[in-house]
Amino acid sequence: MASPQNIVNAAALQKDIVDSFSTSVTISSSPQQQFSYMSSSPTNSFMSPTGRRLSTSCAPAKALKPFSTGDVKILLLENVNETAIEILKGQGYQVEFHKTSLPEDELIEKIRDVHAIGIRSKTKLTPKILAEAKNLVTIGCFCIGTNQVDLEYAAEKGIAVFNSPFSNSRSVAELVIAEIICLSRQIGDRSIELHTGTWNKVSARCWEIRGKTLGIIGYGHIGSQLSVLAESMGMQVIYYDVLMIMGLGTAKQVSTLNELLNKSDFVTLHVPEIAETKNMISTEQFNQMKNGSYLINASRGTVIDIPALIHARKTNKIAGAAIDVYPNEPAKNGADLFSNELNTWATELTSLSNIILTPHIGGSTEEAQSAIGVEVSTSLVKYINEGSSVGAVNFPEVSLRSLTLDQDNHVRVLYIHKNVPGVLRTVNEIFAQHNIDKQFSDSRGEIAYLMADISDVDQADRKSLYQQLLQTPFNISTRLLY
Ligand SMILES: NC(=O)C1=CN([C@@H]2O[C@H](COP(=O)(O)OP(=O)(O)OC[C@H]3O[C@@H](n4cnc5c(N)ncnc54)[C@H](O)[C@@H]3O)[C@@H](O)[C@H]2O)C=CC1
Ligand SMILES: O=C(O)CCC(=O)C(=O)O
Repeated sequence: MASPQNIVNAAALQKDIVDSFSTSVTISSSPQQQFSYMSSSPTNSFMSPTGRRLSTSCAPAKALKPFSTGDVKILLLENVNETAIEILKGQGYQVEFHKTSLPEDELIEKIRDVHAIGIRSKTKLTPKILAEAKNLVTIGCFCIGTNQVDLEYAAEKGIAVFNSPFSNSRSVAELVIAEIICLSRQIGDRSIELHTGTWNKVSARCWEIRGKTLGIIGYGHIGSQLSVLAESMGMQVIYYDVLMIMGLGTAKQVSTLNELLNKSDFVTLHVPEIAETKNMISTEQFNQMKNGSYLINASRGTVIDIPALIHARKTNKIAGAAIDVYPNEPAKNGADLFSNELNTWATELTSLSNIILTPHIGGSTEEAQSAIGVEVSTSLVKYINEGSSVGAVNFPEVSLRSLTLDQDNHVRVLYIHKNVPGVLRTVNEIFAQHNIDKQFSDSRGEIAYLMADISDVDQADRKSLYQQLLQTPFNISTRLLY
């Protein structure tokens, strides 16, 4: 329990430790501060990724405030939803918000100073930029895709990256359903014509979608959600995935991409941007598609070869396409930004008929953005305040049940280290003079993360523990919470 004495002592310890604290997050001078969204409540028990029950205690959970929350700086870019701003400001953090992504030089300037950054799909966090982020503890991708962050480099620097794995999946699936109908009825073209005064009532080459075959490439969160919606509208669904996945409803997995392309009236892509998916649909694949079929891409811009798509449409191999994502996308909203300067083929693409182009809005609904804001900011707060890395995409997932208010003189150690032999022996020797209340460690590739709650630790011990851990040759980043 925080007493005035604790607070004074904490402030004294903070003064000693702050200079050498590798992450520059200062030790708390406000341990009594309450926090709302992320705190494990007394009744809150949850399972770890490995299925272990993490909390069974009925005692009130202790809010670990390792630092003065007012010192924590968060940079939010790309118009991240206001739910996130509320949660992060509710912690007392300093939040700087920008509606757009930032040019590289400005981003480098700002990232030097912050402990967490929140981005969407446009901000590229490259090694060059992350190398400057001396204080950065965590990154929040307020979206599904994490290809814009160098995940491995971030892990090597001890920076945990979180995303929102499915909060916008439904929104993307609904957009694709809309596009299937719009393409098969040429609605985009009819609308453009009427906007410019032309009445063009036609039925030639306009079709119902009932009974047509939808081929889904990538049957993950979005692909499988789409499958259910498409079947309910009378479509037959086949899918291709590198994994064997059980089909929902009567959807059937096919064993090759070519089989899917040969059989589908509509082909839609829902794969991540990885080396294997670059130009996954190019000239050879267009040749495999049925004459007069349609292509939809709401995954990532690099997944289809756009010049090959332009050729396929010009030659009427395909009857139309809907594209939501592009190899290069403007950093902000505005006129004349989708130009040949950005993508050399822009004018050619925009001049074609029955091509629906949308500005990366697959996940852009109020519902999705609000849910993503809550989910990702809560992950950031749990990581900053409690050390829990559950849900991290580049990092071992580690969590411990909460310390409780009656557990005085405890410290929570968060030790991110190189995954090499001898670490546990060294660390447990450092802990040896104290009681290890609980401990959990996991690794992922070359990075490992150890969380331990240690009891019987006074102020001087905390400082000594901290310094000894910092001096180990395996240390990547160490934080103490109490
Ligand atoms: N347009 C937009 O606004 C949005 C776009 N996205 C994009 O959609 C992508 C997919 O999202 P989710 O369905 O949530 O991902 P997911 O990870 O749940 O599913 C991806 C599926 O693709 C499969 N896959 C991977 N490589 C493959 C390959 N070479 N061939 C065939 N299948 C392969 C995986 O096994 C997995 O089943 C995201 O990575 C993101 O880039 C996501 C949300 C919004
Ligand atoms: O809405 C966004 O900013 C990005 C959506 C997206 O592509 C994703 O979630 O991966």
